[in-house]
Amino acid sequence: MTDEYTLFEWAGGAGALGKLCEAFYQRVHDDEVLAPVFAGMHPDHPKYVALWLGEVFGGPAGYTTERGGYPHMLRMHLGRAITEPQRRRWVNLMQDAADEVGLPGDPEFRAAFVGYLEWGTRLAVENSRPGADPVRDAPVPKWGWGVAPPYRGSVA
Ligand code: HEM
Repeated sequence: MTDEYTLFEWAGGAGALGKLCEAFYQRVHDDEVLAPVFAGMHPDHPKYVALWLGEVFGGPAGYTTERGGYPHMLRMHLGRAITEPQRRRWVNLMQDAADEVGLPGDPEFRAAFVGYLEWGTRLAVENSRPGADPVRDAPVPKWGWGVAPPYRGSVA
C-alpha cells in the first residue's frame, strides 16, 4: 500500500526535514543567484520551512498552530517577483541538500518530493508576481505519494 507511510515519516520525520533545510539555506547563503533573495531572512527561517514541509508531507500541523499557517506563508511571498532562474535554483539546491543529508533516494519518494518542489515553487513565482491577487486564506496543502490530476481552473 502506498499510503502506509506519510511522506513525512518516509523522509525521516522532523529531524530529517530540519537537517534538509539547514543544508539548503547553507547552500543558499553561498549561491550567487539566491543569496541576495534571502539576505534579510529571519534567522529561524530554515526551521519554519522545515515545519511547513512537515505539515505538507503529512506530519504534525505545526506550521498552522505555531506560525500562522497558509496565510502567513503566502504573505511572505507576495510582491517578491521571484524569477524563473531563482525558482529553478531553489529546486536544484533543495535536491542537492536532500542528497547531502541522505533523504531516501528511492524513486517513489524522490518523485513525490520533487513533484511538490516543482508545484510549490511554480505557485510561489505566480503568487509573488507584482499585482498578483491570490486567495489569501486556505489550509496548508497536503502532498502525498499520488499523482495530481490536471488543473481545470476554479469551478463554481
Ligand atoms: C515549494 C516551494 C517553497 C516553499 C515550501 C516555501 C516556503 C516558505 C515559507 C514557509 C516561508 C515563510 C517562513 C516563515 O514562516 O517565516 C517562506 C518565506 C520566503 N520564501 Fe519561500 N517557499 C518556497 C519557494 C520559494 C522560492 C522559489 C523563493 C525564491 C527564490 C522563496 C523565497 C522566500 C523568501 C525570500 C521568504 C521570506 C524569508 C524571510 O524573510 O524570513 N520561496 N517560504
